[in-house]
Amino acid sequence: MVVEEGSRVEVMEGNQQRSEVNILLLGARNVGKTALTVRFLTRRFIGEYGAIESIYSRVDRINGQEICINIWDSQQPGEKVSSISDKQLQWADGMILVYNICDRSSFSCVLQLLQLIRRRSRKPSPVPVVIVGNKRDLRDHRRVSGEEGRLLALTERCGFFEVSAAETYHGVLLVFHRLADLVREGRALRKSGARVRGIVRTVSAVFGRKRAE
Ligand SMILES: Nc1nc2c(ncn2[C@@H]2O[C@H](COP(=O)(O)OP(=O)(O)OP(=O)(O)O)[C@@H](O)[C@H]2O)c(=O)[nH]1
Repeated sequence: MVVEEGSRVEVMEGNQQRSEVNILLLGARNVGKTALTVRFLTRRFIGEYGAIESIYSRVDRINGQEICINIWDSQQPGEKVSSISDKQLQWADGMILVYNICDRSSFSCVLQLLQLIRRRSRKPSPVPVVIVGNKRDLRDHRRVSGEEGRLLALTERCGFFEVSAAETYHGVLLVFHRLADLVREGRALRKSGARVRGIVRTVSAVFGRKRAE
């Protein structure tokens, strides 16, 4: 098995390719980051989760391609959102920013996180982000409307979903798969952009030489 570091593509037996996508989950405390991660990994909702920050992996087939999704379920110490490390920012290919639809302050947290990510990211192109309003099953206690979430996502050029980790697996699956798709689309665009730039460089080098002769 060969692992190509830069593009994170594994060439497996039979020349099949498996790409890797690193997804970082961020959001205020108790919004359901672990619940979403566990739902995606096990299809189950357990209810209470230990406070262990970890990276988990799951291999899926999306649009016919095998893809290894690594998930970093971050822990927020207190209400502060300034605790994203450079390591996390560097590691992530895509991010899921979670808020609780019954908790306005967790929604404000998402905007702060977005600003923080844009300010501190050292990556050449913006990392795809999906905003998730969780705990949809508690709609009677809703404090953030779906329109507000959608508008924020639209203005910040992010994906958007409202889900309930407690109620359904399918909605959660869609979140992770959509983000994995966005990451792969971004990679494909960068790759074709680099190819075009290569051709332009070659053509200008040839014409430059001809003119000099
Ligand atoms: N009703 C309801 N409760 C949920 C849902 N998702 C998570 N919870 C509950 O919300 C609480 C917090 O969930 P966690 O997944 O631990 O939240 P977290 O964001 O990982 O929390 P921290 O690790 O402290 O940052 C738990 O009691 C969960 O059972 C949901 O969709 N609906």
